[in-house]
Amino acid sequence: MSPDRNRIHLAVQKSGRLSEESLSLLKGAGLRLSRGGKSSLSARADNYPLDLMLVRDDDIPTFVADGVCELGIVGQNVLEEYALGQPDRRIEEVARLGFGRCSLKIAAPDSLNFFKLKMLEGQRIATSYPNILRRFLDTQGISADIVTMRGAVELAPRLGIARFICDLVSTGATLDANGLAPVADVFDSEAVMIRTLKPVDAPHRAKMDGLLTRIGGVIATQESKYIVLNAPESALPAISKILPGAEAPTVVPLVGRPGQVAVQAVCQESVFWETLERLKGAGASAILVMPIEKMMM
Ligand SMILES: Nc1ncnc2c1ncn2[C@@H]1O[C@H](COP(=O)(O)OP(=O)(O)OP(=O)(O)O)[C@@H](O)[C@H]1O
Ligand SMILES: O=P(O)(O)OC[C@H]1O[C@H](OP(=O)(O)OP(=O)(O)O)[C@H](O)[C@@H]1O
Ligand SMILES: [Mg+2]
Repeated sequence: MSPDRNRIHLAVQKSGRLSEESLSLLKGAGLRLSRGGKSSLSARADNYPLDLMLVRDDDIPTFVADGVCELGIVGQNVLEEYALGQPDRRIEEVARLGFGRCSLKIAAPDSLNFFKLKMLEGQRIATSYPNILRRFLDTQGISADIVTMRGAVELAPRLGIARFICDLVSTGATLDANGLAPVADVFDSEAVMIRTLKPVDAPHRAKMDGLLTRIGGVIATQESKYIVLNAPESALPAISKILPGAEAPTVVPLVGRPGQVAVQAVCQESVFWETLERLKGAGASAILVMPIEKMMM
């Protein structure tokens, strides 16, 4: 079946670390998605001209570069690995999505007393990210043999394939379970929205922009909070400085309480308990922090 050119196409990971959060981001953007069945390789939004292609994450940059899918959700690690192997990159990163956070690290056996990077010289390192690792080693002036594996990289030292590995780490539990310890940070990653740089006609462009605006709104609301508080008018300069990421708060006089105002602001950064304590210290009272359901800037 050839793709419907009246609809836009978004490539997402079929099953894996990014799948669930990619779908919940799209649901948060108001899309109603229906999938043919668990084994189906596509899904359709019935309230937006969007089809999802459910694929392996490694294939997503190629699909987007070729314009088969106009958009894709993928880890920066996969995007960077692809881009380093393709000087003629036809993909643009358009938004960081705030999930799938992990870091590509070199790890050594626990039993080894590893104390300097030069110990990698002339060694074998197993990884699924040969291009990123090669660049890192080059910038460190280290020459080592890279052994490319498609998965289960943590097993390489035990199997005698390589002494060191370079793989994704988040909690470190997988390294631990395999008797390995991180020794160098190579690349930090999170999931990103990517867009094709192939020419797209105006109606398609409008559909893509509409979806990206909604997704931008979802990401902004995840961090943003609406704050309401009372304060003496004289405390406003100090309070404005403490409110995280708030532009131009609304200030309203309090009836029957001269010199007192109510302040309302959208804070576009995380609001921690420490923030509330500092606001209180600056003279604020009756501080309310509320989630924002939808936002369009
Ligand atoms: N432990 C982790 N914590 C958070 N994000 C991770 C973690 N491991 C990987 N990721 C991110 O999620 C992406 C997908 O990881 P996953 O392990 O599901 O990939 P995969 O096994 O290559 O799947 P596929 O079958 O699609 O090729 C990675 O490329 C990375 O960006
Ligand atoms: O530091 P941790 O929290 O232990 O996470 C790291 C592990 O997560 C990823 O694999 P995943 O579990 O997605 O499985 P996979 O190897 O089958 O892709 C990655 O390849 C590591 O093996
Ligand atoms: Mg993969």
